[in-house]
Amino acid sequence: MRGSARILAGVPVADAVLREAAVRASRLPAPPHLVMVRLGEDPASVSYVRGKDRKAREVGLTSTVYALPEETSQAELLDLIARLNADEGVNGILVQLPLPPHVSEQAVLHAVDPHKDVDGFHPLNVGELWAGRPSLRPCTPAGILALLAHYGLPVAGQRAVIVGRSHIVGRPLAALLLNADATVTLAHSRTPNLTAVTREADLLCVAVGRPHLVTPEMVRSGATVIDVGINRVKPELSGKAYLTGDVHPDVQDVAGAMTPVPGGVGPLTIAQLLVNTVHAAEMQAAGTVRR
Ligand SMILES: Nc1nc2c(c(=O)[nH]1)N[C@@H](CN(C=O)c1ccc(C(=O)N[C@@H](CCC(=O)O)C(=O)O)cc1)CN2
Repeated sequence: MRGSARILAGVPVADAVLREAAVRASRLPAPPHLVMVRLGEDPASVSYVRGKDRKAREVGLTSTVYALPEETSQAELLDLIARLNADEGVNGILVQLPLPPHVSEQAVLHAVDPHKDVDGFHPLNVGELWAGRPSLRPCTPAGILALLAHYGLPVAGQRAVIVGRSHIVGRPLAALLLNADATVTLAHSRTPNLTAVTREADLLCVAVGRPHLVTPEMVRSGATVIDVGINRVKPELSGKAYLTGDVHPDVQDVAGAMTPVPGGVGPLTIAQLLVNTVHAAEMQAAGTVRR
């Protein structure tokens, strides 16, 4: 058997998070209603939205998916979002990313009512997050915090290094870890001597989208390693495509704990989305936000 790292499996954590979401949803006057919009037929997006829809129904939410043609114009999409914002029967809105190039991601994400923004991507929620105030939090970073808490891994006082500065993972994860009292470094493709930086980490989170970017010599012995990469690799000559992370499997020989790919952070992304939807519905039912 390879390595000595403790394997941080995501599925049991996601199941626990989903059970709690189901209990909270059942206490509301009506099942929270999540609406997801996707454009085009990108196979990964189709599969992620299908997974979110299935899990939403399993935990007792109402879920509606708008699967729109890739050619849908930005104006048509903004018009749909405006209608969903105004619909009191809709608690959460998610637009699956990436969007086709003719649609501005910024225009679309800014159009979602921040109180229904279950992805936590609206600038108001981003600002609240960086200010350390309560907000709807991006799903993958919030899922990582849930995973660390579940396994009793410390965050406060830890030296955390994040590799990757995306708006979906790296940046919001930096804010969440900072809010949880970690000392945070956000590294990226222009960081000189990346190895020297990653070796500083007690907690190393990698979200770049490059298979096996992080190798054993880049990791301090005993560090906790969170692999957010989901890379579909097709062997050149033959064989089936498979999923692999941004972290080389040999890192298990060095790390103290490590998430697998698949079955690590991914399932938490979906679970956290449903928690956010329940949370949005709770706030709306309590009248703490305008409808
Ligand atoms: N609007 C959003 N778009 C995207 C987000 C997001 O949070 N909001 N994140 C990613 C994709 N994503 C969710 O949408 C996502 C990624 C991975 C998984 C997951 O469960 N992965 C599994 C492997 C699944 C597979 O076989 O491909 C795992 O890691 O075990 C769920 C959701 C980009 N877009």
